[in-house]
Amino acid sequence: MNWDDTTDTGADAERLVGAVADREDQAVEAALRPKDLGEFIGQEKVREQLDLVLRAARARGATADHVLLSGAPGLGKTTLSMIIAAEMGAPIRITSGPAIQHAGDLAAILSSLQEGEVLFLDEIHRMSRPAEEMLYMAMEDFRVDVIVGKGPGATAIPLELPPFTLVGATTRAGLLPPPLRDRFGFTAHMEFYEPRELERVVHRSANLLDVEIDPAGAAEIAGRSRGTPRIANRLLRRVRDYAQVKADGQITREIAHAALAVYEVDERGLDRLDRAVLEALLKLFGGGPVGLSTLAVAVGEERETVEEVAEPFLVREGLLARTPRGRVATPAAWSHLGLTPPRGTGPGQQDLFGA
Ligand SMILES: Nc1ncnc2c1ncn2[C@@H]1O[C@H](COP(=O)(O)OP(=O)(O)OP(=O)(O)O)[C@@H](O)[C@H]1O
Repeated sequence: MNWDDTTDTGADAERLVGAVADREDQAVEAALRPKDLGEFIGQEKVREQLDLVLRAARARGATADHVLLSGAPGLGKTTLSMIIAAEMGAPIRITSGPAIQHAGDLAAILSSLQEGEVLFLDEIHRMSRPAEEMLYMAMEDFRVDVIVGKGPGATAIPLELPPFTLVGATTRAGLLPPPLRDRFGFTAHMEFYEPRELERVVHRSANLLDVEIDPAGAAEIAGRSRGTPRIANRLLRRVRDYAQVKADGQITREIAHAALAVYEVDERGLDRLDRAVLEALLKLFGGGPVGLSTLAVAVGEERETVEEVAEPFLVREGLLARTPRGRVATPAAWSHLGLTPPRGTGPGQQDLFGA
């Protein structure tokens, strides 16, 4: 289990600091998406490599190689796929793994693609097996076999496809079947963003939304955005609301600080749920080790919510460790909540405290 398991969890989508897009995000994100590689902030290596791949394809007058983008939700995979299409001067078709349950669904999409079109397949790891097998052939030979009829009388009719570029997106590249992974000419892993990069994201979005923000205000929002542009943009919108209602609309450090205190997002981007888990672990169980089920009961949440929604970020931040004996708070967790660890740490904590 790691950070990317938040993808399928409904509870995450309801949080202000959840990385999965909610309805409001979907409505406003189109306006905030960078349109070309030059506008795309951060991910230097991915940008540089992709730039080469696309330039070379353009110079050859060829369709770009298939591209696999992996990384957590909200890091810009959809945005990059649109940029790939724009840079190639090609149209884009957007669909997702869960929307393609039958091979026939995929055949219908593939057979209607134009030459050079970009097909963006989000959550490619969630496609059905028969569709996946059809995709292998389509990616490699630009051909699919459409099965007509059933049982012994079924026949395969080959269908030629125009060359196209598949851009697959996944939160779990490691779990893709190797035959699928191997058919991508270029694979890019997207990392979480540095606070400095997120500051640029916040400034850029504030500009597009016509919101005045000073550098300290942008830094305050960036630092709480959990390395994720989508969260940075969402926090910016909430802080903007606060600035409009409680002040003159301009975002400063004080305004951002006060607004995010109202929304219970702390300096490190932890929300109420994250802090409840840490507090229970520290105050009720002396920092652990404690079993997941016990911890979940203590915070009044489902086991899955604690494990899949709260823990991945706490682990990534180095505040909580999952050990064979149970969950353990790190020294950083004690200092983050302003508490002092008890003398003589528990057996599961010895490594973490260097005891
Ligand atoms: N590098 C970036 N520079 C500026 N803005 C960005 C960048 N990456 C993402 N964003 C912004 O973050 C928002 C979310 O990005 P996007 O939808 O591309 O993420 P995603 O990885 O496809 O998420 P999901 O996996 O949930 O589909 C977009 O509105 C976009 O404006």
